[in-house]
Amino acid sequence: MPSADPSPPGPDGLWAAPLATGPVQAVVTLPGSKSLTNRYLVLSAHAQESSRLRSPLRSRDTLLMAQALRELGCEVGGAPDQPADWIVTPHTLRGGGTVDCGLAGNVMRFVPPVAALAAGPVAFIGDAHAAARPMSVILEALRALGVEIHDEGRGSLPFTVRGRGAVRGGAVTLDASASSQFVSGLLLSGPRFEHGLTVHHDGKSVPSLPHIEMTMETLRDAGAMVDDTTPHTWHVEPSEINSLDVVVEPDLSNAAQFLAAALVTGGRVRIPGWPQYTTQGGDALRDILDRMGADIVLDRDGLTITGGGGGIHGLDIDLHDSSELTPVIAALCALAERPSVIRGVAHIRGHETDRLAALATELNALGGDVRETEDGLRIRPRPLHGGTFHTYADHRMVMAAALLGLVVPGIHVENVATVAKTLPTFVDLWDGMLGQSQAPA
Ligand SMILES: O=C(O)C1=C[C@@H](OP(=O)(O)O)[C@@H](O)[C@H](O)C1
Ligand SMILES: C=C(OP(=O)(O)O)C(=O)O
Repeated sequence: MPSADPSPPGPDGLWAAPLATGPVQAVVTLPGSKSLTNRYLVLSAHAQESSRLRSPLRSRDTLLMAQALRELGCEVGGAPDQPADWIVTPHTLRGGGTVDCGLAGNVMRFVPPVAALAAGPVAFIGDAHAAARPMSVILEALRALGVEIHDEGRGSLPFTVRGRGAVRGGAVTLDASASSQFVSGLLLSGPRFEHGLTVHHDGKSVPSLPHIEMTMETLRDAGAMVDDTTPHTWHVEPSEINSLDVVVEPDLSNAAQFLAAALVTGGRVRIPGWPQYTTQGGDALRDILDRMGADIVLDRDGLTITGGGGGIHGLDIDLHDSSELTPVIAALCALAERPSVIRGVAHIRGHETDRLAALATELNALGGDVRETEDGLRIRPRPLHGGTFHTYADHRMVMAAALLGLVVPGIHVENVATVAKTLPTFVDLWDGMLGQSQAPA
């Protein structure tokens, strides 16, 4: 059975990914969705009265969002009767502050349109690598909607939004092929623009479309009138935003490595609270893992995945709609019985790091045979060996490495703490999963 010893990083800062010595059998309860928590936070900042977010995710990306909104004058704090919940109390948006985006795509794309509604300048800064993430499209779109932005021609972080307390809004055409978050970020503040907002996409196809559906649905839930019946076009009427009282769904993208652990070890993993209906792109895991050979059951107890039987199937898959799953799926493909192709994810070169380059480099360093293509990866399974797995400040590289470590001895993960971007409790959950597997039946 797998070692249940807790596995903190060693003195060298490397985390020894625990090896599974038997099938994983576990129930893993996951914290809330990053994408939903951050949308609810932004909408709550635009509401007339206080909102309550039940079971929000508290991770680096959502704490940065909460702090960004505080900087703009909102109150965000634990509920007196249930400190795990967040109460968000909106106030007139104010400038004068600085928003630290860290490396959070949500913060750098969702908050500038909020800041544009504040009176006064708001400075946006971020981690060193944040400046490499695409931003110019949304900055140009905001300018076209009447917002003054100073970026010294960089088109990236750092920049300053000089809000005037109101935004004209109207129609804007942009190319969202580098990130769906350009569309979501504008739409989330669109109801507060004087003329509302119509965003028309003109370019190669938009990635991560379920995330735009999530944006439209959360706007609808907050009482906004939205319309997406015209292809590549999203419209939101000017309106007030209702306060929210919402339970945040578990983060389904963060489920990837736990579910994949069942497939890799021939075990069984259940995630309670898996929604029957959701706009989260991570729900695609049900189909992906089914195609890779898992047995999947979704019922009122949650989602249960059983591996075993026929091993791990290689596959040819387009992850355009659920691109944040790529690192963990790539690791799984490296452990499969036949080669795989991952397509449709050229834009993840602009995620936390160039994920295609990072995955190819790190998997090949362990003896893998991975080739970057223009829009994805070709992965030929080969016996892997241990080594240091570099993570490039990318939480999902940690998750991918942990999965490999279940069956490849000697994987040492650099900067495991970076996983706190979306799942600060990752190591405890991972150890807990292996610990449950050890418990007598
Ligand atoms: O709107 C969101 O919350 C997100 C949209 C997606 O971004 P991209 O469209 O840039 O892939 C996704 O990958 C990211 O993790 C979260
Ligand atoms: C791409 C991701 O994050 P971000 O919201 O920073 O874009 C991710 O979580 O995989």
